[in-house]
Amino acid sequence: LQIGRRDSGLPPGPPTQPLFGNLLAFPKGSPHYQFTRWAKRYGEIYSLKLGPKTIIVITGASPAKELMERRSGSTVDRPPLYVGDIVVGGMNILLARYTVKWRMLRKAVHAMLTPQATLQHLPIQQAEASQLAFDILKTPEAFYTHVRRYSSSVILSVLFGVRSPRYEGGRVAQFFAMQHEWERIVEPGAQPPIDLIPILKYVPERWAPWKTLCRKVRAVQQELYFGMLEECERRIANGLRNGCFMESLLDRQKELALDRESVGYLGGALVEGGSDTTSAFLHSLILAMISYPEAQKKAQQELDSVVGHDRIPALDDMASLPYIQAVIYETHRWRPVAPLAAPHATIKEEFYNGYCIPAGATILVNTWGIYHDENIYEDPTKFWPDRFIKSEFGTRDGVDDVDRRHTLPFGFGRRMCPAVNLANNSLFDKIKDPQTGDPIHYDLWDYKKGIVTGPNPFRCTITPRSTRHAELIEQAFYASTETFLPFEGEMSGEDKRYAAAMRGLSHLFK
Ligand code: HEM
Repeated sequence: LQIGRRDSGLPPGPPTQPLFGNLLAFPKGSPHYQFTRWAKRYGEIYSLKLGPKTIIVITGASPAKELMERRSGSTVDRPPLYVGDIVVGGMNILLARYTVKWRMLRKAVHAMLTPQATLQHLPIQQAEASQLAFDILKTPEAFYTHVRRYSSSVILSVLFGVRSPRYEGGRVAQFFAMQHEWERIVEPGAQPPIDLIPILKYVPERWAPWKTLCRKVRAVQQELYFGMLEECERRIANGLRNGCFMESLLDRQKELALDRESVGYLGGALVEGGSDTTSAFLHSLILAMISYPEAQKKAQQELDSVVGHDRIPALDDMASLPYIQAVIYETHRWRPVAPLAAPHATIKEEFYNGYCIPAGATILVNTWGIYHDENIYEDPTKFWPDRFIKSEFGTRDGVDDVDRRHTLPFGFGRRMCPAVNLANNSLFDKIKDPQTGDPIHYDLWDYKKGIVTGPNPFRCTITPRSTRHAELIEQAFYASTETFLPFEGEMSGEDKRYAAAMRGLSHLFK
């Protein structure tokens, strides 16, 4: 029996079983942990067989650079994903195969997320960061959902031009509930292997819970994304533009040859790409700050000495805040939000180090494993930003780090995250806030499963360091009202009342 067997020429890997290959040993959740254990045994490039299919797992910066960057033209594809197709019908830029359609979507995104274009969105990002600090000041116990509101509201404002001033009852809670189910649907190994055993497609829904899940997620996505698109179209028709991404996309729809469905799904995929990633990162950051109080103290000292106590830090301060920058790098290293990035696939046969990688193989880059290799990083499970002060990429003395880059957590080659600049601005905008958490010990491993991963809800106390800090936070929030207003016209009546009450203007909405 050939099926399931590792062909000669493939990189090594765990022993296979006839027909199944490594299918039965394939982890059902958080596969990056098992992939990292296998990497210790089989090296920085190894292979897995799932029936007739081949998966290549890369856990080293050098093979990642060579295969995913230098030979990106050959590794740019995505593997077929049946569950993804039935939810989004090939319309999602993240899951799209290497087609003319993907190239058009990617071109549209690039034009609007250049570093220059991203600067245009900075005021609303900063205003949203001021609400996050204000929310945490007023109801610190709800910090977890405040962070989610923040990350989603930034993305919804930037993309669709409508902000979300509250979490519960608004769009954000509905989005996150759907998004976590969606991320579970597409996580490698989480669903039955329908792409391997196509007959599973015909199992009746009562025995195939994944079908119900897919239907539910599709319905919520359509309601959310096309509802917001309609609002945007209405705003343009009424002459009330606010410079959001979807307005430019609608203006350029013909030139980019995108139909309305593609436009709605592109906006939706960007909301998906931007919300949970940013909030998962910030949750990990808070977890790190409360579990490693010495790092928190150093960050505060740096802010005090560079920014002082009379103003809120600005993005321009970043160049003078090397420790804060190291905290951001270390959070990405310690808890990469996409520990396996997103699966790539080969378009043609590639040879690497004497191995043959066939056309159509899936490639998973184990970012988690790369960042937790003790030969490269001293004490890798420890959150220790100083490693990025000691050496540019945080590696041990003497490690050759020519193949490393700071944007590694954002993926690879032509599929690399198109929103690196926008994301980094959002991350910095939150990190700068001068607040503090309790030094208590937490379960540092209670992370949710899915293609994007972040800590499950945890509790901590966050208090302002002085009344002066609290005043600055309040002032910054009230001063942001003007920036918020163009993004509030299309909000629901309840959202408008909520925003007015926050600003002490409830009487205007009687
Ligand atoms: C902490 C923040 C973020 C991280 C760590 C992150 C990480 C990633 C990673 C690892 C990938 C897969 C790359 C690959 O396949 O090699 C990706 C793709 C993508 N990201 Fe992000 N991302 C972040 C924020 C955002 C934001 C804010 C947006 C949108 C506004 C976004 C939109 C996308 C899109 C559309 C793709 C698919 C690209 C394609 O397949 O062509 N991401 N991101």
